[in-house]
Amino acid sequence: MDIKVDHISKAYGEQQVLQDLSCVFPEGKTTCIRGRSGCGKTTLIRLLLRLDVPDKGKIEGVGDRKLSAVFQEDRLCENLSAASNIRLVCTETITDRELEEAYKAVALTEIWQKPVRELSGGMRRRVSILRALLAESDCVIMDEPLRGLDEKTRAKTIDYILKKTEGKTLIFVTHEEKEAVWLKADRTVDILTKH
Ligand SMILES: Nc1ncnc2c1ncn2[C@@H]1O[C@H](COP(=O)(O)OP(=O)(O)OP(=O)(O)O)[C@@H](O)[C@H]1O
Repeated sequence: MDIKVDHISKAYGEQQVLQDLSCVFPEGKTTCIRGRSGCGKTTLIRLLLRLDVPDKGKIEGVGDRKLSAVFQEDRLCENLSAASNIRLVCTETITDRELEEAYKAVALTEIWQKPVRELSGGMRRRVSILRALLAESDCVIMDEPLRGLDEKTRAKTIDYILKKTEGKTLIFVTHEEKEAVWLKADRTVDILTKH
């Protein structure tokens, strides 16, 4: 089922962030959300994830789906290992071998037993990406997931994102034109502002 955003508006106090926005995220396709800093990309993501509600308009197609997400913050359990963080959200058992393959695919090595608080920022990013990709879901929503990663690691991680989201709906917020190209996005949603 496509996700349909129908004439939504959202304000925080006096500040109108989204105004009469309509767009479609087609089923099984990749859509990039772009726009200048502060234009409301994360606000839209929060509405899609139903963490907040629009003031006006409606969003269809998110109600009874399995969504997984990467937020701008890692939102990991600090004292647990990467494997434990990932296994916490997986309904099916993930073997050590499958986890090793996933780590390798995003160039994560030698992190096995460490609590994630001891990992670098870029490593933690990739753990949160793996968590969203390995969780059971039919729609993956990512808010600037590759921020802080070097170009080679970004390219490798995008390859794995594409592999793991094949046939799923992928919604990906990025500032980087290059990332949209690497993702071979089927469409883009540009959030425009008056400023
Ligand atoms: N909970 C909140 N309360 C008040 N204002 C908020 C809240 N969340 C976001 N805003 C404001 O809404 C505007 C849009 O924020 P949002 O995080 O959606 O932008 P963004 O496009 O994701 O920005 P960036 O690219 O910098 O991450 C900003 O001006 C922000 O200060």
